[in-house]
Amino acid sequence: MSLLTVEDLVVDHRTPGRPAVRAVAGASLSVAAGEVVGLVGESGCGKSTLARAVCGLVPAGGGAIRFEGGTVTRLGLRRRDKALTKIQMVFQDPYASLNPRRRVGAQIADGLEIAGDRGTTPAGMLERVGLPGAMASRYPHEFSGGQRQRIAIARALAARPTLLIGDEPISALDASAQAQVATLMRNLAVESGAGLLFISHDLSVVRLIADRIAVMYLGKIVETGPTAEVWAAPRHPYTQALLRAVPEADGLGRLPQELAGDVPDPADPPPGCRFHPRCPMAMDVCAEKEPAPGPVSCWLYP
Ligand SMILES: Nc1ncnc2c1ncn2[C@@H]1O[C@H](COP(=O)(O)OP(=O)(O)OP(=O)(O)O)[C@@H](O)[C@H]1O
Repeated sequence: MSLLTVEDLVVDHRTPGRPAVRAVAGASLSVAAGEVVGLVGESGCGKSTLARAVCGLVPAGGGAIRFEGGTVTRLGLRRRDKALTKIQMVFQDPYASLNPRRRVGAQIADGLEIAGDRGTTPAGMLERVGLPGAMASRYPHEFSGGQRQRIAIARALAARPTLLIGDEPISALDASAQAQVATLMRNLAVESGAGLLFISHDLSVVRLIADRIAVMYLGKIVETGPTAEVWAAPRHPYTQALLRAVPEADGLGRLPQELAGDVPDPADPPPGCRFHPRCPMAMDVCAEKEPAPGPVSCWLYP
């Protein structure tokens, strides 16, 4: 059964004096318990906004977010806040999410308190993420970026979430720490039976840890499928282009091809298929009508 279902979600960012930016424009996605879904796409495609809406940090302007059988978007504030402690997020910048003035053990203890967990200690949680328990008395600045991200993961997991969301949790880390932290997140989420929505623009890491991939372009999910299938035979031209940009995706030493052009302004999206101005396979219909949503949302597969 699905743990999280996002249906036709719309999220607008409003800034006074400017046109609204529709960052999420009718996106659908699901995550099952114990499943790892990798959400990929270029910068500015709306991945963070989707994640923030799931956590209740930005309001949904349309569509529905269902979590553990309830519709989060329709709950009253208090019930929603309670439901949302079951969703924990790990952000890109661990500096921003950890309080620099509090010992890391105390911050992990906050998570344990949310879960009412008296049997686990902050030191025990640190050990689960591969750090010595004695480090609980230290402050965030005494750790490296990778270690801080492990602490953020420990704090998130301490709250016993059923859904863990990583919003670019590895982009600020050294290449050597990236795969380690991603794998750790995957293993701990799956061990505890939680679902993991892992947002990244690094497809090679997503390939390592995700059961399923969802590809987002300009506010919409354009392709979803099991990771191995999407990797071996990407169908949407956007997915194909993203994969061509991954170094040696085919193992043949081919040089990565950078994706040409930029993501258009979501305040003024192109008509028809949003990818058509950059698509090497665009046909007349692509500029006129939007393709239907589905496992692959593209006029090449009507
Ligand atoms: N608070 C905001 N106010 C106005 N526009 C915003 C706001 N946050 C995001 N946007 C715009 O919404 C669009 C989607 O941004 P979002 O951060 O969700 O994308 P993303 O795919 O997560 O990209 P990145 O990887 O760079 O974070 C972008 O055009 C962005 O400029």
